[in-house]
Amino acid sequence: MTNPNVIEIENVSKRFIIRKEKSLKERLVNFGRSKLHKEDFWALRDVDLSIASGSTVGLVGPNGSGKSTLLKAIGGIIQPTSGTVKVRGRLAALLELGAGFHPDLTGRENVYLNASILGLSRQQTDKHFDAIVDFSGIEQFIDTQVKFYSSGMYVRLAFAVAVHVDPDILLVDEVLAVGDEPFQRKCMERIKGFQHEGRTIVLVSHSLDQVAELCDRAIVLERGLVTADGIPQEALRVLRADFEATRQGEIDRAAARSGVADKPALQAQVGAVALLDERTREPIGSIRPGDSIRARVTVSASPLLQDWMLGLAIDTPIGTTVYGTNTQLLGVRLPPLTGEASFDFLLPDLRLGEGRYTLRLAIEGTNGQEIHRLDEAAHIEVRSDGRAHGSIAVDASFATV
Ligand SMILES: Nc1ncnc2c1ncn2[C@@H]1O[C@H](COP(=O)(O)OP(=O)(O)OP(=O)(O)O)[C@@H](O)[C@H]1O
Repeated sequence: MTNPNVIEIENVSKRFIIRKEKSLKERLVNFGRSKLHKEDFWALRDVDLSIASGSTVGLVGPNGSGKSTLLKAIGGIIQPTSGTVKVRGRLAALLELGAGFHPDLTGRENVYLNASILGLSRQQTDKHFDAIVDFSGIEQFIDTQVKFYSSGMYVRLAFAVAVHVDPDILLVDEVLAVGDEPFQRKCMERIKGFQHEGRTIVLVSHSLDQVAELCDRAIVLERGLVTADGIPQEALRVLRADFEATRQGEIDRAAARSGVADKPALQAQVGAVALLDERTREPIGSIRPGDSIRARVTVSASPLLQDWMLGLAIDTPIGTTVYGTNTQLLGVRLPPLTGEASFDFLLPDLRLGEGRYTLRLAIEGTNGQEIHRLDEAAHIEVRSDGRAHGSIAVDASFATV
């Protein structure tokens, strides 16, 4: 049976009005009536989502893509321009820095104020007060006005309140990142505790590894639109590919500006990549940890490719590189190439853990400039005996001392 939805977002769009300085020409045409002109900006466009009770959802995307706006719409801090947001259950939110705190009140007074906004009576807050202060670790400053708090102290107290009000739904924006490392770890443990208790968590994060580790679903927002939604591995793959396209676009634009773009179109390409058994030279399906394989790479070049190297990387499904090398690092100087040729990377004793890995290949100049890259050149499926997990395979055993 699937869990009921506790958050329903239907067709939500959010428009902000941005005021921009007019150019001198515009001001002259308008007889200087106003220095500003207004422009509509859609921070969210037709977002349709349902979030099931007990799920942990990561909202990811580039800067300015609408993540915080969506979280604020769920938290009821902002109203959508069109569409509806329905939330069932008690909601605690850690949104922007200082939100929900009054700067002139002390930490103690803010705990009571904040908890009452989140639906706790004075007696209930009394009961949790010591635990809140204890969790925050800022006991020494609890009777200081919060306007004198550092951003980390703010977040410590706000998170402590949020997790002690018994919420069904917890919304967490990137603000946690301003806490120091031990506090962030403590927050993560608490969030994991919430997960086990079946509470619903929606978090905004730029740490894709954290989303992959913590969340059972990732939603990618780009320019206010949902561009991917699913299990983190797949959604994050879409996001990383887009980041890569943006990066490449920036490189191309920079090259165009500096005139380097006048070079001939793609001079060389990585073509087919085949994974072969080291001994039999037959194509392989899956391997076991410690097997030896050959990655046979076909490169074509026209007119002439010289001073070049070939690179290979093995990535996990979320794009973390577990191994990478290139011919230069291996001490091999590749000969000039015209036409097509194949090369083998020999990968003996490949001690990868169970899972599906992606092979990435690139042709680069010996000066490091990328000429062509194939991101999903091939996949390596590793099946282990199930005695461990993780990306490396270790022949571990156990002994009592
Ligand atoms: N109150 C506002 N008035 C005008 N524009 C706003 C307002 N709040 C947000 N925006 C704009 O909406 C867009 C989305 O902002 P939002 O904070 O949701 O992005 P984000 O994905 O959380 O970004 P980041 O990763 O940088 O935190 C941005 O272009 C931002 O400038």
